[in-house]
Amino acid sequence: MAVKLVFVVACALVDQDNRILLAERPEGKSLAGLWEFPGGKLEPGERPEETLIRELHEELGITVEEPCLAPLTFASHTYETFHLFMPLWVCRRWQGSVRGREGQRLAWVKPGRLRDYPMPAADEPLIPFLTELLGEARD
Ligand SMILES: Nc1nc2c([nH]c(=O)n2[C@H]2C[C@H](O)[C@@H](COP(=O)(O)OP(=O)(O)OP(=O)(O)O)O2)c(=O)[nH]1
Repeated sequence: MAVKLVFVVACALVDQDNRILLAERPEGKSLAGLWEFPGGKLEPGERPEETLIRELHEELGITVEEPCLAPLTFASHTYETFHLFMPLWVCRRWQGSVRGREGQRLAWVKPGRLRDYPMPAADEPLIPFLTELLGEARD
């Protein structure tokens, strides 16, 4: 049977204390209650980086310049109803202060604490890339 491929872009925002931003998926959405990297699906005609910049603004109220997005790795994961392909960028510099504009809970998490937050299955293989980049600090 043909597989439905879903392309989602995501970003690990990293603050000056080397903490990573996670956002909780709200009630009513798929995978509700799990903690994810901000991002989302492409709209027609968008380049992936444009999508990410738009989503970061819509979800978190921040402005990111494209040169501040550094590619890190990707997730490629088969869910029950689709296959997710999700490149992950890292961003350490943005304008504005981060706030959950869609009512989502946010958490700034030390790399060594990422496993304390239940994440979608696709995200788990991404964690070692972040600890490799940022270290294993837990507090
Ligand atoms: N933004 C984001 N999405 C993720 C991550 N991990 C993961 O499996 N996903 C999945 C959840 C969704 O199926 C899809 C992102 O969709 P979305 O955030 O744009 O839209 P949505 O939840 O309203 O979509 P849907 O699942 O209800 O169709 O990717 C992640 O770390 N960040």
